[in-house]
Amino acid sequence: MDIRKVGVIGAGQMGNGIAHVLAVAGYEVALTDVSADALEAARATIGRNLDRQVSKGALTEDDREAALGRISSTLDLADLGGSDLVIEAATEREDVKHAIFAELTPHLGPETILTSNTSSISITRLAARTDRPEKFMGFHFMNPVPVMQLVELIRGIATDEATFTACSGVVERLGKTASTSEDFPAFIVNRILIPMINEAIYTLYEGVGSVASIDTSMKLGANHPMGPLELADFIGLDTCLSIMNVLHDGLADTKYRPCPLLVKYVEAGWLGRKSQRGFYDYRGETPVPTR
Ligand SMILES: CC(=O)CC(=O)SCCNC(=O)CCNC(=O)[C@H](O)C(C)(C)COP(=O)(O)OP(=O)(O)OC[C@H]1O[C@@H](n2cnc3c(N)ncnc32)[C@H](O)[C@@H]1OP(=O)(O)O
Ligand SMILES: NC(=O)C1=CN([C@@H]2O[C@H](COP(=O)(O)OP(=O)(O)OC[C@H]3O[C@@H](n4cnc5c(N)ncnc54)[C@H](OP(=O)(O)O)[C@@H]3O)[C@@H](O)[C@H]2O)C=CC1
Repeated sequence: MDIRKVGVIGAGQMGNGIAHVLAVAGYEVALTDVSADALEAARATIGRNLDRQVSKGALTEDDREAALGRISSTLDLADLGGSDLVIEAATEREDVKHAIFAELTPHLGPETILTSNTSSISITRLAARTDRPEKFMGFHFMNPVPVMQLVELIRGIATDEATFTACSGVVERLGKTASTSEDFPAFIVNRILIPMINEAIYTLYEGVGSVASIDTSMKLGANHPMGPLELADFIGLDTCLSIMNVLHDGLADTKYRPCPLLVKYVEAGWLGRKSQRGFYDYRGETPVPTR
């Protein structure tokens, strides 16, 4: 299938990155969100990240303008009706995703491929509630999207080969590398990464180390580019908690129980960088540990 127009749902940190890389690769992108402010902020972020690429010589000023020109913004899901492919990147809540697909699918042509950027939720379960389980799959980008090389591709039980081939072709055109995961909770990257982050939060909760000592230990002792608590703030603590809950519910093993301290931060609304506070406070010039 020839994919030219792509709809992206959710203009948060993942949605704006996905729109960015698609537009640079020449796709026409319609970006949608429930909030006009989120759409405006996404456009500004995309502009800034394109500027970075221009200043590094990775893109020309003309490429930047052309990419921005390929991205339209809308508050109306119906405007995604002409898409060949839709990538849903809204909040990591299953009820939100089901509601989006229920509202969207009546506007789509029968051939449109529907995908989710979910970090953890069952692709088979999401697909089963749509009118096109065979044309549905997981299309999981990593954060920050313009920088990270990997895309996980996840087939649901009903996904057909044409859908998988079309999505693999998009990954290739983006210049990224696909890995294939079976449809089990949190797939591959997050099955390994998020329990490691949760363990770092337990290490903090039990007083084994401070925020600074845990992050320094993993950066300098294991050569991770970010410490696990810095990375948790970067991903979003709400998203980390949702993923742990999916692992805990889906695999029924106490080793996946979310750390109570993670729950407390989310209940406080301290969601990490996106809310200016998490394991670090980002409101000043430099991030300050909150414990
Ligand atoms: C939760 C899920 O479902 C799955 C996930 O995504 S889990 C999260 C996965 N992501 C990670 O683990 C990220 C770990 N962190 C890193 O790899 C690095 O810290 C980082 C790439 C984010 C930043 O790297 P850094 O060396 O500290 O910063 P910096 O030197 O400023 O940036 C490196 C490059 O990325 C670019 N960059 C950084 N952030 C960017 C962004 N948000 N958008 C676009 N470009 C960006 C920079 O311009 C720079 O480009 P060049 O190499 O061309 O110079
Ligand atoms: N953060 C990460 O590192 C990664 C996240 N993901 C996945 O990507 C998805 C998005 O995550 P992320 O970008 O971090 O989250 P964000 O919180 O940054 O963005 C989510 C966006 O979706 C919007 N939204 C909520 N409900 C709807 C709706 N019904 N229709 C359209 N938009 C809606 C939110 O609006 P509002 O704020 O107004 O609610 C917000 O702008 C999740 O499924 C997450 O698991 C995948 C890879 C990495």
